[in-house]
Amino acid sequence: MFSEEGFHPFRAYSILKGPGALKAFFRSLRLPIAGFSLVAGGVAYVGAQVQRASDYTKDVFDRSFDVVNSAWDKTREVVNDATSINLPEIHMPGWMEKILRLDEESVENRRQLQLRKSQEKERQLGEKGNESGGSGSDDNSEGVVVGLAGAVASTLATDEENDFEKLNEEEKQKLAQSSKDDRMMIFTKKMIEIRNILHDIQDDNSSITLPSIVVIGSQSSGKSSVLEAIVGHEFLPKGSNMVTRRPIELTLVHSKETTTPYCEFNGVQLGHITDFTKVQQVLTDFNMAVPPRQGVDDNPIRLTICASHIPNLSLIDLPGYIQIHSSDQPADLDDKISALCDKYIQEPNIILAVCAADVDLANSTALRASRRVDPLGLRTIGVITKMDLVPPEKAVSILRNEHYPLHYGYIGVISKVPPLSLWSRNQNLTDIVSSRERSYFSAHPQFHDLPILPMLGIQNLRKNLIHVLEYTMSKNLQYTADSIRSELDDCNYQYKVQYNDRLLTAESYIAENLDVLKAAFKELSQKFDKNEVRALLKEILNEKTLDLLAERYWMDENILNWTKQSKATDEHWQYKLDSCVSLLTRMGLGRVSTLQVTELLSRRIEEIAKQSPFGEHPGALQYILNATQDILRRRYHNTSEQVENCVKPYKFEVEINDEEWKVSRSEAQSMIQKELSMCQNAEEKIRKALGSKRLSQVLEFLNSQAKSPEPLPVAHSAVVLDQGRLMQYLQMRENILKLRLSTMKSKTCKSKESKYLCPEVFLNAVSNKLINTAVLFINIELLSEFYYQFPRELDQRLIHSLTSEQLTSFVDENPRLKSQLQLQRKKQGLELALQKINSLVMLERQTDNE
Ligand SMILES: Nc1nc2c(ncn2[C@@H]2O[C@H](COP(=O)(O)OP(=O)(O)OP(=O)(O)O)[C@@H](O)[C@H]2O)c(=O)[nH]1
Repeated sequence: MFSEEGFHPFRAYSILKGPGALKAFFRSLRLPIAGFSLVAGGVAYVGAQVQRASDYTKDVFDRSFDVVNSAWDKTREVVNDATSINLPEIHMPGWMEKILRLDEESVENRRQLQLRKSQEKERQLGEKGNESGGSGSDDNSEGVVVGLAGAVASTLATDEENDFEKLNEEEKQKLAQSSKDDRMMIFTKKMIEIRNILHDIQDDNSSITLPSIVVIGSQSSGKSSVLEAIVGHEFLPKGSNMVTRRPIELTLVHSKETTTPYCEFNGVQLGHITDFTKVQQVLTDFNMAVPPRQGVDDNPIRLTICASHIPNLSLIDLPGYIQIHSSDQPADLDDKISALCDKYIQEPNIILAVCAADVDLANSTALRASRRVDPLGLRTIGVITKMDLVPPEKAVSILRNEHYPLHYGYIGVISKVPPLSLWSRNQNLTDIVSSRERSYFSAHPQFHDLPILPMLGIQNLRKNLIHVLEYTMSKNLQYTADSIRSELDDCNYQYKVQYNDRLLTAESYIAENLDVLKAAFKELSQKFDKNEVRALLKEILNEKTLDLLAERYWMDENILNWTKQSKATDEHWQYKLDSCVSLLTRMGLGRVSTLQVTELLSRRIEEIAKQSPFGEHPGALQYILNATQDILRRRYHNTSEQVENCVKPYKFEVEINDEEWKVSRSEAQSMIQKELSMCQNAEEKIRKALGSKRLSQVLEFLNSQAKSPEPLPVAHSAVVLDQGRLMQYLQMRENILKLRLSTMKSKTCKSKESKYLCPEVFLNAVSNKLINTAVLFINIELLSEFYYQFPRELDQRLIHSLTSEQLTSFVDENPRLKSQLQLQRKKQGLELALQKINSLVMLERQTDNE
C-alpha cells in the first residue's frame, strides 16, 4: 500500500501534466496551428459547458484552462521554431493563481468533491444504463471537460462512448486515491496514538522509537516561522535571547469534530488551553527556566495541538545552531546543541533541515548535521526559507540544488509571520502565509516553470511532510511491531518473576492498607475506653491534689503538731481545705480533661498509623493525622463545655457518702505512699552521688551553719552544698509524708466527718466526683463520635477524594510500590500499543492483497 514507487510527493503536478500526449501529438503531426484550433475549440466547448456547470465543475474548468495554456505554450514553441510566424504569448488570466490554488486544496476537500462527483456519476449511470448517453448533460461537465482535454491530445476523438469509458476509469482512480488518502490519515493518527502510548511508558531501557519530523537549523533560519505556518497559529517562543532551550515535542492531531482548536501540555496539569498566546507564554516560561549558563536542557516539553484544520503530524522543534555567542552562555554551548540535535536526528526520524535562502547552503549547519547521520539524504527534507530575500533566479537555483541532492528534495517557502496589524489571531496563519506566498511567486515569472511549482509554498511542504511521515511510519511498521512485542515479552517475564503476576493499582493498594489500619483502629477503640480516660484524668487530678497539698499544707509550719493539737472545727484548717476544693473544682476541668484526652488519642492514632503500611507514606500519614485532628477539633468545644457545665455544682457543694470516703481513704494513702517513695528514691540518688560519709559531713555543715551566728568557712563546693540542701528538704518532706500517712491510717481519718483533719482523703474524693462526671461526657461527646466518624473520614480522604496527582505522589513515596506500578503500567501500555499496531499490520496486509 505504501510502496516506495507508489509514492509521489507531487501528485498535484502529475494531474496537471496528465495530457503529456500533447507533446507527441504536436511533434508527430507537426500541425501546430491546427493543434491550437482544436485547443481553442475545446476551450469554447468548455466555456459553453461551464455556463451550465455547477460549482464543482468550475474547478475542472480551471484545470482545463491550465491544460490549454500549456498546449498554447507548446504550440507557440513549435510554430515559432518551424515557421516565420511569431505567435504571441497569451495566457489565460491568473493561470498561476489557479494552479497554486488547485495545489493548495486540502486532501480532505478534494476527497469530498470527488466523492460527490462519483455519487453523481453512479446516479447517472443508473439512469442511463447502457445507453451511450450524450456528454452534454448538465451534471456531467467535469467529465466532458476532462474528456475534451483528452480529446485534444488524441486528435479530438469525439466518440461519446469512448469519453464515457475514460471518465469512468478516471473516477475509479480518483476514488481509489481518495480511499488511500483516508487510510493514510487513519494510519498516521493511529501511529501517533501508539507513539504517545509508548512515550508515556518508556524508560531508559526502552529502544522503541516511532518516527517524528525533527526540525533543525541555525538560529533565526526560520524554524519557528515554518512550524507556525504549518500549524496555522502563532504559539512558539519568540525573542533574540536564544528562546528555544528545550526540545518541543509537538503532536498535531487532526480532529474533524473539534470546533475550537486546543492545546495540551502532556505531563503538566494545565488542562485544555484554547488561547495560543497563553501557550506561547507557557512555552516561553518553560524555556526561560533553563538558566543561560546551562544553555540547553535535554528534557523535552511535550505539547499536543488538536484542531480540525491541522494534519496528523509529529514534529520536534530544537534549539537553533548558534551563530553569535552572548557573554552569559557556556563556552561549550555549540557542542551541547549539536549533541542534543544529534540525539534527535537519528533513525527513524525524518530531518527537516531549515536553511535560509540568503545564507550559502555550503555553510548550512543543518545540512552538515543531517549529512553526518543521513549521508545519502534519504530521510532529509530541505526547507529553504526567506525565498523573498534573494533574487528569484537565485531562489530557483537553490531549489534545484545539485550539490546537496536530497531524496525528498527542497521546498522553498516565505514563512515570515506578518505583523499582527495585518491579520487577526482568529485567522488561520497557514492561509495567510500561503496567500502571501502566492502573490509573491505569481508576481515573478521565474517561479512559473512547472517543475518548480510543487517545490514552492508552505502548503506543498505540509503535504510532503504528511506523506513522508506516513511513508516512513509504514516502512517501519513491522519492525516497530516486532520491537514492541519483544519489549512486552521482557516486561511480562520481569513482572512474573518480581511480582508473581499480582495485579495492583494505587487505589487497591490504599484500600488494602486502609483495611489494615481500620483493624488496628478497632482494637485501639476497644482499649481506649472509659477506664483509660479515667486513669488519665486520675493522674492529672492526683498531680493537682499533691500540688495543692504541698503548697497549702506541707509548707505550713504547724503541720507537724497539727492533728495532735487541732480539732476538726479549727477555722485555719477549714479555710485551707475549702480553698483547695475550690481550686480543684474551678481548675477548668472541661478544657484540661478534653485536651488531655484528645492529645493522647492523637498520639495513639499516630502510633497505629505509623505501624501500619501507611508508615512508609509520609503524605498519607499526614492525611490520617489531619483527619484525626479535624474530627477532634470539631468535637473539642462541645465536649469541653459539657464537662464544664456538669462539674459546676461541685464548685458549690460536694457530698461524700461513707463508701466514697472509704475508697478515697485507701486511694489517698496510695497517693501519699507513692509520693513518699519518690521522695525516698530522690534521697537515695543524692546519697549515692555524694556518698554517705560526705553527705553526713555536708548535712552537719549545713546544720551548724544554720545554728552559727557567724558565717562558717565554706568547706564544700556550691554543687555539693545544693545537693545537701535538697537532701534536707527531702528529709523534711519524708517526715511530713510519713506523719500524714500514719494519720490517714489512724482512727482520725476513719470517718468523713473528720475531713478537715484528713484533707488528702477529702480532696481525693472530690477528684473522683469530678473525674466520673468528666469521663461520662468525654465518652459520649468525644470518644463515641470519634470512633464513628474516623473510619468514614479515612474512606473519604484516602479513597474518594484523592486526585490523580495525590495518588501519584502517594505511590512515589514507596519505592517498591512505585516500581511495581511503573512496570505494570509499562506492561499495560505495551499490550495496548501492540494490539493497535497489530491491527495496523493486518490492515496493511489486507490492503496489499486487494
Ligand atoms: N523575509 C523573511 N523573513 C523571515 C522568513 N521566515 C522567517 N523570517 C524572519 O526571520 C526571523 C527569524 O525567524 P524565526 O522563525 O524566529 O527563526 P528560528 O529559526 O525559529 O529562530 P531561533 O528560534 O532563534 O533559532 C524572524 O524575524 C522572522 O520573521 C521568510 O520566509 N522571509
